[in-house]
Amino acid sequence: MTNTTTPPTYDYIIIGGGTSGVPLASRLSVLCPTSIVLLEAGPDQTTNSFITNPNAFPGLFSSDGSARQWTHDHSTTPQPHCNNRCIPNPAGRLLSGSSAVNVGVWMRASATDYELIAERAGHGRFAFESMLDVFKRVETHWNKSAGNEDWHGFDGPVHTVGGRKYPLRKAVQESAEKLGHKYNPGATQGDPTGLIDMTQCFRATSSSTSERQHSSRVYDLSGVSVQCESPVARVLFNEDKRAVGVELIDGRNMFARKEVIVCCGTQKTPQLLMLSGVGPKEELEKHGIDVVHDSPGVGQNLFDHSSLTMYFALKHPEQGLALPFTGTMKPEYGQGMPCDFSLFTNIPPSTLSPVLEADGLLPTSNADDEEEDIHPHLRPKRCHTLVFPIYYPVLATPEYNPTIDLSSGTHMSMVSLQILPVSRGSITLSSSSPSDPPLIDPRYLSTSADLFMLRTAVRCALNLASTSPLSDHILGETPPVPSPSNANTTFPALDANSTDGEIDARIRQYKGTIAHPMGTCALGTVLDSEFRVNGVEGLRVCDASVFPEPLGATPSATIFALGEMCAALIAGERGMEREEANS
Ligand SMILES: Cc1cc2nc3c(=O)[nH]c(=O)nc-3n(C[C@H](O)[C@H](O)[C@H](O)COP(=O)(O)OP(=O)(O)OC[C@H]3O[C@@H](n4cnc5c(N)ncnc54)[C@H](O)[C@@H]3O)c2cc1C
Repeated sequence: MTNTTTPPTYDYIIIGGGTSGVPLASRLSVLCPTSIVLLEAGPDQTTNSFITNPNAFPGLFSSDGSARQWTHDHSTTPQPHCNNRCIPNPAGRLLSGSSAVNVGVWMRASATDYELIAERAGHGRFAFESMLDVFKRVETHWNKSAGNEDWHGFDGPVHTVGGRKYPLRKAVQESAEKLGHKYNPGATQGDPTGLIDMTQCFRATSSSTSERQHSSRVYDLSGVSVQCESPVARVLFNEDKRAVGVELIDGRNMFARKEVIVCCGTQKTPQLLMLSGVGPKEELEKHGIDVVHDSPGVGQNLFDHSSLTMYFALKHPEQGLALPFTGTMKPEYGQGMPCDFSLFTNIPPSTLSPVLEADGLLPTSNADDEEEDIHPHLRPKRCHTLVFPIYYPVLATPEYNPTIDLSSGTHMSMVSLQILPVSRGSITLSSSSPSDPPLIDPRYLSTSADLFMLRTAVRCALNLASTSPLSDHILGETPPVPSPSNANTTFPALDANSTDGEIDARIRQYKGTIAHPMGTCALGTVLDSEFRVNGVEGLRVCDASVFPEPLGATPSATIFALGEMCAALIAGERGMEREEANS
């Protein structure tokens, strides 16, 4: 008997129900009620307390973490500049995507970063002044101080928390100020340089608890057909290179009358595009994939924020200066990560230029050079490094050093980040099967400038820990102990007097990432300025892969905003279509 079932058809198919896909689907369903299906590879755990309770985070990624089932393992290929290590880089694999498993740090980058993205994308909508409206629409900000209404939203879906004051707050601030880092209360207004208040996208639910604001928890999906456990294998095109539907891994097909929008994240979006025939021709031919459109930029331009975490033993754990804050616990400490500040720094051009020059990244000096010839890293008000002083040994394991006690307040940590990488890597295919992971090669630290910037971030943390009054509370850094992968190497404790060689050795063996990969389907090359994939019809991309340039801040606040922006662009076109039809 012939199967006469007609495959389901929708106006819009959105692939990937993550940080960007959910706001996009939700906002589109409100702006132009229409038939929309949201296809998510992972399950729906929207109300699972492991996900909704931000304090369950350490359990998500512990070695026996029961929630590993909810993450994609995007470990890199061996990284030559990091002692050939394969560096873990997880991403959410469930409805809400990485917003369901992240740390929730909520920030904006410098206006210069958005200006560069706008230039590369070829449209002013990505400039800070234009993004500001979208940022405001997304959030309900915790800080209602006078004057903040110009800069923050107070009735958006994503609630934030902040303003907790921990016992070491004053010491961290005074030490940072002695080192020349000023407290910056206006950090979200386009220049984050300095010490800024920690804000997280959690909603206070009582005086001592909060709830994660992951995308499917806070956006209304009632107007969307949400289908979880539905990984997509490829986008289907007709002979006019128009995206007309998708094939799922389980063999089902679905069709789109208007558009297909891919929101699968930095690693999976370029893989899906390539499996569908859109990507570098040679790469597709290598795997026997029919070329729909030769798009050399797909999977290229991969960059990420590199991190090094150090743990500092406290002199007097009994004083309750770190989690569990014995004797000093205040109810609100239960509402978020134990951290008062993020510390953003700009490396001045006089220091950074020679390093970029050594990498051959600066144009040779010429008196006639126009301003645009300046390397983007040298533009004013960009921040190259970020440090989080956290009153808890975040992600420390017994293998790193068994003396780090997670439960009795013996240690705090400093997470140092290089947030404007110049190295660029790639995502390529390991095979033509959608079930095989892609090859992820960020080429971490493949420029001396990247190593220099990460070392500068590490020095910033070491200087902070070595400056009074914070140093009065610190015994010293607790270095890693030899492990099977570095059995013959001992790593001395680091401090402000450590040599570059000692810091670099630590970086090469322990540099990680806090999972902010971006850039592999960039606006301005792979995409036009309305997120449309160049060279084909009816296909857009909207997620962390669209950044043409690094964003010097944790990215999710911006990614939520991009989802909203993309929905408004699509809905605007629908409005124009209707006007044309009526005229
Ligand atoms: C552990 C961790 C901590 C982080 N901490 C922070 C932080 O504190 N602050 C911050 O700003 N950022 C943080 N980030 C980064 C931030 O969360 C991500 O940059 C952002 O969420 C990425 O959004 P996205 O929409 O690009 O992808 P995602 O949110 O990852 O969504 C992609 C979705 O697509 C789905 N998908 C993939 N392939 C397919 C397919 N073939 N078919 C169907 N569905 C598919 C995935 O399952 C996933 O749900 C963190 C990330 C992680 C992993």
